[in-house]
Amino acid sequence: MRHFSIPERRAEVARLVGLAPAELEHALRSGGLDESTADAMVENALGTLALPFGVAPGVRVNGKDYLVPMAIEEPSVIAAASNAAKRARKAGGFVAEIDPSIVVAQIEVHDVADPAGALARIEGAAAELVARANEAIGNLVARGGGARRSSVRDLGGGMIVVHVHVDCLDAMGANLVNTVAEAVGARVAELARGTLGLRILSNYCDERVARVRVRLPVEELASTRVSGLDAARGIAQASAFAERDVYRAVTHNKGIMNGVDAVVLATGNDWRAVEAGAHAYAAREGSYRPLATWRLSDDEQALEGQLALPLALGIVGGALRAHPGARLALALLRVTSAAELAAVAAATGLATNLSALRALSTEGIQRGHMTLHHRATGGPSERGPRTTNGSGACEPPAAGEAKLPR
Ligand SMILES: CC(C)(COP(=O)([O-])OP(=O)([O-])OC[C@H]1O[C@@H](n2cnc3c(N)ncnc32)[C@H](O)[C@@H]1OP(=O)([O-])[O-])[C@@H](O)C(=O)NCCC(=O)NCCSC(=O)C[C@@](C)(O)CC(=O)[O-]
Ligand SMILES: NC(=O)C1=CN([C@@H]2O[C@H](COP(=O)(O)OP(=O)(O)OC[C@H]3O[C@@H](n4cnc5c(N)ncnc54)[C@H](OP(=O)(O)O)[C@@H]3O)[C@@H](O)[C@H]2O)C=CC1
Repeated sequence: MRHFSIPERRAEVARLVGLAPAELEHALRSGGLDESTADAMVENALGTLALPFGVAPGVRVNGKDYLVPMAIEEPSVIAAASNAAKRARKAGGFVAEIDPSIVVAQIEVHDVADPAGALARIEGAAAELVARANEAIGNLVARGGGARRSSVRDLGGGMIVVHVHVDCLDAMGANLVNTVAEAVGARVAELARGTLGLRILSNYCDERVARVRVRLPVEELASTRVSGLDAARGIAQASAFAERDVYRAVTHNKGIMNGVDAVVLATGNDWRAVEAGAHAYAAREGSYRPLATWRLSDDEQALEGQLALPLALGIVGGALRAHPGARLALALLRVTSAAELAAVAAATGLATNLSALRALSTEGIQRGHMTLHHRATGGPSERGPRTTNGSGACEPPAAGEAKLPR
C-alpha cells in the first residue's frame, strides 16, 4: 500500500482548516523555528532541535471537533490519541470544565518576630494589596483580568508567605504574575515587619484546573481481538491498580502526559511548568495518585473516565510571540481562549491514557506500539493509508470524521 508523503498530509490539513498549503510549508520550515529567531529566543544558541509535529484528527471536546497538533518523539502516541478520539467521538466526545486562569504570586517574608500580628495586618490590607497589584498590570485589568484577592499563611520559623491570586486570562501568566509579586513585595514586608525574600509565581496552579470526562458505551471499546465489556473491565481494573500503587500511578500518569505534553509543546507552552504542577497535584492528598480514573458503570453498559490536572497554558505571550510553528499549531486548533486550549490538551491526555490502558489490559502494549516503532527504526510496518479510494487519492473526510492519509 502506498505511504502518503508529508506534503500530501499538509495539503489535506490545510484544506481541512482553510489555510493555504504554503502557509503550513512556511511555518514548518526548519522545524518550525528559523535560526535567527532561535538566536533571539535563548542564549548561546547553536541551532534548533526539531521534533516530529503531527496531528490527531477529530478530537471532540464540548461538542467541537479539533485537529490537535502534537509535538512528540515517541511513536504510537499520536495513533493512540487518534484511536481513543475516534471511539470517544462516536459517544459524543469529551466534556471539559476549565477553572478561571488564576495564577498565584508568592511573596515570602522571613525574620518575622510576630507572625500572628503580621497575618492580621496583611489580612487587613488585602484591598490595598490587590489595588497595588492591579496598578502594575493595567493592560490585563483593562482586558477584564487582574488580581482577585490575596491570602497569607504562617509557614513557621518566622516565615510567612502572601499569595496574590491573579486572573491571567489568555496568558500562561508567569511574567505577569512575577510583575505583581515584585510590585507588592516591599509593602508586604513592611506590613509583616520582616525581611523580604522571594517574589515569584507558583507553578502549583491548583486554582487553574482542567477537568475532563468521557463516557463510552462498552461496545465502543471492542475490537476483533476483544469484546467491549472485557476491554472496559480491563481498563477499570488498570485504573484500580494505579489507584493502589505508586509505581503504577507514575506510569499511568506518564501515559496521560504523552498527550498533554505533546499539545503543550506543539503550542509553544511551558511544559516544565505543566509537568511540575501536574505531579504536585497528583500528590495533593499526601500520596501520589493517578490523575485520571476509570469506572465501569453499575449496569456494565458504559466506561466512565475523568481527568483533572492544573494547566496554565497561554495562547498569547511567552514563546508564542516568536515561534512560527507554535503559532501554526494554534491556527490548526482554532482555539479562541487559553481555557479552550487547556480543555483540548486535557482531553488529549485522557485519550492517550484510554488507549494505553486499553492496549495494556487486553493484548499488551507491544503489538500496537512496536508496529509503529518499527517504522522509525526501519523495521517492518503493517500500516498503510486508510483514506485512499483505490487510486491513491484522498477521500474528502466528512466534518468531524476527519481522517488523514498515512
Ligand atoms: C497503536 C494503536 C492505536 C493501534 O491500534 P489498532 O486497534 O491496531 O489500530 P487500527 O489499525 O484498528 O486503527 C484504529 C484507529 O487507531 C488510530 N491509528 C491506528 N494506527 C494509526 C496510524 N498509523 N496513524 C494514525 N492513526 C492510527 C486511528 O484512529 C485508527 O482509526 P482509522 O483512522 O483507521 O479509522 C493501539 O494499539 C494503541 O492505542 N496502543 C497504545 C499506544 C500507546 O499508548 N503508545 C504510547 C507508548 S507506551 C507509553 O508511553 C505509555 C504507557 C503505555 O506506558 C502508559 C501506561 O502504562 O499507562
Ligand atoms: N516559573 C515559571 O514558570 C516561569 C516561566 N516564565 C516564562 O514566562 C512566559 C509566560 O509568561 P506570560 O506572563 O504568560 O507571558 P508574557 O510575559 O508574554 O505576558 C503575556 C502578555 O500578553 C498580552 N496579552 C494580550 N492579550 C492578552 C489576553 N487576552 N490575556 C492575557 N494577556 C494578554 C499582555 O501584554 P500587554 O498587556 O502588554 O498587552 C501580557 O502581558 C513563558 O515563556 C514562561 O516560560 C518566566 C518566569 C518563570
